[in-house]
Amino acid sequence: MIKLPKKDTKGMPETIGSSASICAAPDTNSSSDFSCESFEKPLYSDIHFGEGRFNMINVIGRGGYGIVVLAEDVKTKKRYALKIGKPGSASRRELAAFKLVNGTKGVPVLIKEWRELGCVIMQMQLVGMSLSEFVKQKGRKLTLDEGFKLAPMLIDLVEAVHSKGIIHADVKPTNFAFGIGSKSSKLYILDFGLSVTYLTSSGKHMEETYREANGTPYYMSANQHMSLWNSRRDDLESVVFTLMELCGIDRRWKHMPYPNYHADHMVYWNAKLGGTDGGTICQVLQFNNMLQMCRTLKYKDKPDYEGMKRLFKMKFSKASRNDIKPVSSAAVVKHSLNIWDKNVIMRFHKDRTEEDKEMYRGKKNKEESDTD
Ligand SMILES: Nc1ncnc2c1ncn2[C@@H]1O[C@H](COP(=O)(O)OP(=O)(O)OP(=O)(O)O)[C@@H](O)[C@H]1O
Repeated sequence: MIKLPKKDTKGMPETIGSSASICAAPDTNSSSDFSCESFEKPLYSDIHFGEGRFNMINVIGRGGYGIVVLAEDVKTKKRYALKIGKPGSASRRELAAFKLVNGTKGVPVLIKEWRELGCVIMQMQLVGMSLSEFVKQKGRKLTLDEGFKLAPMLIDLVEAVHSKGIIHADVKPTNFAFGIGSKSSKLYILDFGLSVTYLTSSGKHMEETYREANGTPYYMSANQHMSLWNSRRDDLESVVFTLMELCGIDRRWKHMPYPNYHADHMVYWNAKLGGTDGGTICQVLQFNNMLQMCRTLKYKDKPDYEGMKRLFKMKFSKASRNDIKPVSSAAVVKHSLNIWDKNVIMRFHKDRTEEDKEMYRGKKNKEESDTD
């Protein structure tokens, strides 16, 4: 199954695959045609967000697995991001991955997590503008010099995640974001919703195995289209595709239809290998070299992160010494969707699974019988 709840971010690629997985097979139970009409009262009113500890300010992100809201602690007035994951195993697995990488440099701090009505709520350090929003704000794609400055930062972040035994598995421009305030030139890596481990319980590298094609098609490595369980090389291949997108370098699969079936993935796979004409993927030497470095790696090989970063060490021309950082540190306000209203939560709950519905009903019945 390669179906997803649709995102309403027009023109943005969608994540495919049904769930995150830390070590188990992907979940196939994450979407349903459940309608909120069957609830006796709208569920948004049931979520208390930490028993009133927070004031909700805005929805700042919406993805396949839930919504992210900007919230203010009523006592301290500090602002946080609360990720509210749809009930189900995907959110639990995301949380498990997040806990493993928590405290790693470049990962927003996970402050607290709790559950309400089966939803996993994660209170995180607030970050700002994502790389794709950054490019939009500039009004142009990055220059190659800018891309080369950014590359080592992305490689460092991916390496930091790998150092915790985790493959990110969904590396793309929207999953990197700048910090806010004094941290506005610092880059963070977000969203462990599809993350998997590459280590066994004894700390050894897993053997090569297969899983459902998982990730965001434009940025997936060629191997991911072949349903090979991700390893470190795949995240780095996605870094190359991320950089190509940010620098406006055309990719031959950019206009291909969204892949739904194995055969579609084969078409992507072929394009990502260079196509039948044997053409190179990218004319920019540095990006092409990094791609080749990824592709010469065997499944279990540790990537040469330093060697990859060295590809981008070069003198930058004075004219393009624009810092790789947002012009406004109030970025987070800019990227708010400004749609924090009951409809957002209603839509969110529409996606609840039959299992969740049952769980909710069970809980309600129990509460009712307790009060009898
Ligand atoms: N800590 C944070 N601070 C500020 N904004 C955040 C934070 N975490 C996530 N976001 C915003 O919310 C968006 C969605 O978050 P995230 O990618 O974690 O959700 P998702 O449901 O897994 O999304 P997708 O389906 O796109 O993978 C991000 O693109 C980002 O804009």
